[in-house]
Amino acid sequence: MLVFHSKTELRSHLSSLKTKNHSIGMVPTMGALHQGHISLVNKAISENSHVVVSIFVNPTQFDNKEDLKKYPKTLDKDIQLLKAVSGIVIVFAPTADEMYEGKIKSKSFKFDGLEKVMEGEFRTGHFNGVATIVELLLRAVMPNKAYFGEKDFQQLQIIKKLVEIRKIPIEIIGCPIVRESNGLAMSSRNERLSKPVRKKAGFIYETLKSAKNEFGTKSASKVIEWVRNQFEQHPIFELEYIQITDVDTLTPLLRKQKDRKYRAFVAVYTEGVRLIDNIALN
Ligand SMILES: Nc1ncnc2c1ncn2[C@@H]1O[C@H](COP(=O)(O)OP(=O)(O)OP(=O)(O)O)[C@@H](O)[C@H]1O
Ligand SMILES: CC(C)(CO)[C@@H](O)C(=O)[O-]
Ligand code: BAL
Repeated sequence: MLVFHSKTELRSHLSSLKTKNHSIGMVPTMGALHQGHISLVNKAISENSHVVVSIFVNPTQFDNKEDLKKYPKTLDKDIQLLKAVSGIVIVFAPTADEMYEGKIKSKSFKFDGLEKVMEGEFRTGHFNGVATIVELLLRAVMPNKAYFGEKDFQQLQIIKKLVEIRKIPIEIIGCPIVRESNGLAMSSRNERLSKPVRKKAGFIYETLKSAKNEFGTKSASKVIEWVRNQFEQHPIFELEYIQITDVDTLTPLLRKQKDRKYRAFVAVYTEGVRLIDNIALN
């Protein structure tokens, strides 16, 4: 499997593929790969002849230095996992200097308010960092399609907006959330949980599923109250936010409308680890 650390070398390899009319899929990641990432890679393989998986822990999207320091880095293991996938996978694992060319700093973006709520509100500067690196990664590879998980649903909506406002001709594909057997959304940060808490963390998805049931008959504010109450009864899981929003605008739902789609989002702290999850409500 080819592993590139340099943009120039990667670009030159890809340009020879592109002249032969091969289609390129891209899966941007921060590494510590798990089956959630592999589901994106498999989807990309099913739709393209070659797939570039980028592995880069982007410093500018972390507002919490401790979180960045503790972020798992397992490049050799990641490469082994990707070797087991059937399809042509190319790894791009640059350094921060290679990506940012010296100035490790985010640009400032506006995404019609999508960037202000939930993750944007609780992780200052996070989406400026994400948008900055995603634009650099997409422009380095210029794939036909790029694949992102719905676990980071707000990020997915922002990246769709990013390619629209920056006029980057790449199709952005959203992929469903892959879960552990107890329902916990797979995440690289799950590795930092103790075994017993990881087992109990199925509670987060169970609560979201019940919230979906409650949503059939209750108003958004009643469902939010109900979810808060569930978390109060399970104090090892500290709820940072619960929000019910329209899926397109990510604005809080005030009154249900028949033709609109809604989703519930949570961020939860447990054992000092921050987890996010979401569910379609209708
Ligand atoms: N459980 C999952 N199901 C589907 N997609 C996922 C899942 N976990 C991660 N992804 C997607 O994989 C891509 C890379 O994510 P990333 O490398 O940040 O992994 P992660 O597991 O989300 O890590 P963390 O949330 O701990 O930062 C993103 O598009 C993300 O949405
Ligand atoms: C999209 C991304 C790779 C940008 O660093 C990251 O936010 C992620 O892994 O979701
Ligand atoms: N998967 C989202 C990346 C982050 O938490 O920074």
